[in-house]
Amino acid sequence: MSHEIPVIDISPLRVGAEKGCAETARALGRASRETGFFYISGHGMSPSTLQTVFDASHAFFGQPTEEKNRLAMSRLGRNRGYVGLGVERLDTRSKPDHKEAFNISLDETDADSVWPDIPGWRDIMRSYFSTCLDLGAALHRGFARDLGVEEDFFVKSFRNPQATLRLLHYPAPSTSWDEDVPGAGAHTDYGNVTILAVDSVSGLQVRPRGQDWIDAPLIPGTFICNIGDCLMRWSNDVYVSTPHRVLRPARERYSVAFFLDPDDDAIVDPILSGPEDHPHYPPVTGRDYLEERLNATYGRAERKNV
Ligand SMILES: O=C(O)CCC(=O)C(=O)O
Ligand SMILES: [Fe+2]
Repeated sequence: MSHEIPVIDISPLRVGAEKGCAETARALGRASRETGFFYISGHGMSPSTLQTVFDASHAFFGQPTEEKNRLAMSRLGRNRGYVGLGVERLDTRSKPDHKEAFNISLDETDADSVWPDIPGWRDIMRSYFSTCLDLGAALHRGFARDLGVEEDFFVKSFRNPQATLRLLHYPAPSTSWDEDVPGAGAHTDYGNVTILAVDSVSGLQVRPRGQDWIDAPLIPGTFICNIGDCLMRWSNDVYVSTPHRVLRPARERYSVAFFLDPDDDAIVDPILSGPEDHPHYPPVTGRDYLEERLNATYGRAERKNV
């Protein structure tokens, strides 16, 4: 069913080729309105660079639990650090997720103590993080064009974005992993856009509006991207943030998700499509919006189910 989720070459948006940009923006807009998911090619990242990121992820998760817990999210503070197996429950109606994760946010003031003690690790992740920021900026130039605002409309709201790079590890299936325990329960993402890299094991499923779950198979050389709730709100529900999940995978699985959310003080005020349109939501700051969603995920309030 890969035809449900299109592959879009985003190179024109990265290099600013005028003619290609218009076409690419239209393709991005179509996918963002229909399924809210699309694959991107032409992203400029070499397979060997991506492999370095996965190798570093293997090195982190391969450490003893005690070492991983040294950097536990509960110690490092909100939304960064290690989250162990079964701690998170993305779908509150199902069992906790059978995955472990490590969240990274890029903060120049970070002390050494928030990074794993693995040679080269920090530089690999920082470099990948900044490549993802550039890709996110290119995607936003396309969204802006498609939504009928200036191409640089989003720039002022992404000067210091609340972005998170999240390494994920789903252990090998075993007899102790019951089938009704998800890898990642059904959920929607909170931010504007997510850029996902998956190693060699598929497993992501997507539920487009009014349809049943479909597989999002791996397409070598691409990233899987999806619209999050914040951009759905910002686009006044023109774009769709689509539920997705990871079931128990066939084999051990690694993925790396980059979540791009606007600046703390960005004003997320719905973009109207014309004089007749009316906003579905009041304006909210990026900080208030993300905080509300994270509080819900980590049990500080009830989160929205899908
Ligand atoms: O690991 C995956 O393929 C998806 C993970 C995901 O959807 C998430 O962390 O929000
Ligand atoms: Fe997700």
